[in-house]
Amino acid sequence: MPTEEFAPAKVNLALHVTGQRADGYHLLDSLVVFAGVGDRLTAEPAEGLSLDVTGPRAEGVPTGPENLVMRAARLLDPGRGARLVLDKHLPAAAGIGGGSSDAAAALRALARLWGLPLPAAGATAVLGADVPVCLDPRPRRMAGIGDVLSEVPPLPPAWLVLVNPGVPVPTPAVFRALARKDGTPLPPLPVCTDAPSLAALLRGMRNDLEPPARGLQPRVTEALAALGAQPGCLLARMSGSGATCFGLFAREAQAQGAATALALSRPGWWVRAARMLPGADQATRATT
Ligand SMILES: C[C@](O)(CO)[C@H](O)COP(=O)(O)OP(=O)(O)OC[C@H]1O[C@@H](n2ccc(N)nc2=O)[C@H](O)[C@@H]1O
Ligand SMILES: Nc1ncnc2c1ncn2[C@@H]1O[C@H](COP(=O)(O)OP(=O)(O)OP(=O)(O)O)[C@@H](O)[C@H]1O
Repeated sequence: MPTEEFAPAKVNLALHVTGQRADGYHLLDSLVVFAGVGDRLTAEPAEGLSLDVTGPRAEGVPTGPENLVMRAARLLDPGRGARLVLDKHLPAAAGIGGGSSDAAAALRALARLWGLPLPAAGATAVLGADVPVCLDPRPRRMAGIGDVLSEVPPLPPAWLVLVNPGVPVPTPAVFRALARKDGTPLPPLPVCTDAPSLAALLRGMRNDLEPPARGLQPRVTEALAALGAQPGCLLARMSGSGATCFGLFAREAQAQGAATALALSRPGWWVRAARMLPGADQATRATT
């Protein structure tokens, strides 16, 4: 029986850089959520380990042992086989954790297929700093280099419009261009009952990687301006190290309207409206 896992886009609603370790990695304090748009990973029993990459964003994604899905499989069990198919819908090197979310989905799918326990989140950081938070995709506060996770108060229902202006921004280059590495941590996170109060809270936070990314790639500034000009957009900000930016919306109709308008006016851009995925506790409440 094949097993399938959804690999949702990761969105950093806020990302403060609070320090730098001796090995060069940066210390972060970030509010991370996931969006209802992503890749799909299927795994079925097979003798050897193989990977096919399909889908609208497959071009340029490595298919060999360097793909994070293959590296995740080898981390879980260096000896076992499976036939893996990765259906790519997220742009790569885009600040929305595409490869990391794929790796986490592979760990979930293969743990089930092979009857193994999931590794501890911290142990998966060797695959990438975003993999631990993607292992159990729900709203989290992410600290350390990405390996220290904590719970956040319930977030309100909200919609995200994700916009990638079609230019890859390499994460190391953005960190290198960062002027100050001693930012303040996130303030305490209170309960927000609606999207406008979440936007107000986020306005008191920042993405410290946004200024260096804008310096390296002016299209980020263009994407932020285009999002911010959409009716109903409560906040526009860059995710991760860019270049994908998100707009926060209270209602689906506004988000869908903004996505349609942006896709029409910028045909080369990747634009998607998606629900901000709730935490497990909220999802349970919503279905009962
Ligand atoms: C910026 C974020 O997207 C925020 O969620 C992540 O921290 C990046 O996660 P990622 O893409 O999985 O990152 P990795 O593949 O582990 O690292 C890529 C490069 O980014 C830099 N890097 C990454 C994470 C971190 N905490 N400090 C860093 O300085 C390092 O130069 C590293 O070589
Ligand atoms: N499954 C995968 N999907 C996409 N890229 C992959 C994958 N595996 C390895 N890569 C390589 O990783 C690089 C980074 O891609 P990824 O989509 O993880 O972006 P990212 O911007 O680093 O994400 P973030 O910084 O938000 O974690 C790509 O340029 C690609 O060569």
